[in-house]
Amino acid sequence: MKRLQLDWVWWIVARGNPLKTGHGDFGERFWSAMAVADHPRMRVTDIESRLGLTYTYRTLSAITHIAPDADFVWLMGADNMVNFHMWSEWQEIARMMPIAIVARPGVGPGARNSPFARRFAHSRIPEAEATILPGLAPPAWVYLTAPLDPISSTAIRQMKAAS
Ligand SMILES: Nc1ncnc2c1ncn2[C@@H]1O[C@H](COP(=O)(O)OP(=O)(O)OP(=O)(O)O)[C@@H](O)[C@H]1O
Ligand SMILES: O=C(O)c1ccc[n+]([C@@H]2O[C@H](COP(=O)([O-])O)[C@@H](O)[C@H]2O)c1
Repeated sequence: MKRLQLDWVWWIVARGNPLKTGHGDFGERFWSAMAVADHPRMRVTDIESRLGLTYTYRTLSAITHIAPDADFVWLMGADNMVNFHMWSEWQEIARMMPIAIVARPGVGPGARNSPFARRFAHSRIPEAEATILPGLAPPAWVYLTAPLDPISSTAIRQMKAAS
């Protein structure tokens, strides 16, 4: 929110990642996200569950239809940059709204050489200019380095199961 000077952050709780199995209970994940996103300018949304959506392209199409004047940015961790080209209509997503990618442990050269990074190399902006990203016409993206956080959803679920 600070690095991109965003007014709001919406957390879209995934109905189920199309590339993964074993998503766990949606309601449990939703309330867990609510507990973490405890901030006056963060909203946790169950839009995928309510509209029966799974593919991000469809979800973002619905959201931009609901709020056509908003300058949306898609936020995701760098692990998703590596396999972004396996997502449904990934190039259309990149052409729908700017993308900000947050560094994640264990994701290095694979991300820089990913089909997404190569296909949209000309649309990348320097990290120092991140605040202009929301106002740019897509495709546009930035890679944000940040203190690396080793936690993952899988690790959290394992900790909960063990306690
Ligand atoms: N530690 C982290 N650092 C940066 N981004 C993260 C981190 N954990 C999750 N994300 C990002 O948050 C989004 C939602 O991730 P999700 O809730 O599926 O957790 P996950 O840790 O990626 O899952 P898994 O345990 O299956 O790897 C994704 O875009 C992911 O890249
Ligand atoms: O649309 C797709 O094809 C697609 C493929 C893989 C992942 N996604 C979405 O990307 C988001 C992050 O995925 P994950 O596994 O890191 O939770 C989540 O909203 C997923 O539904 C979307």
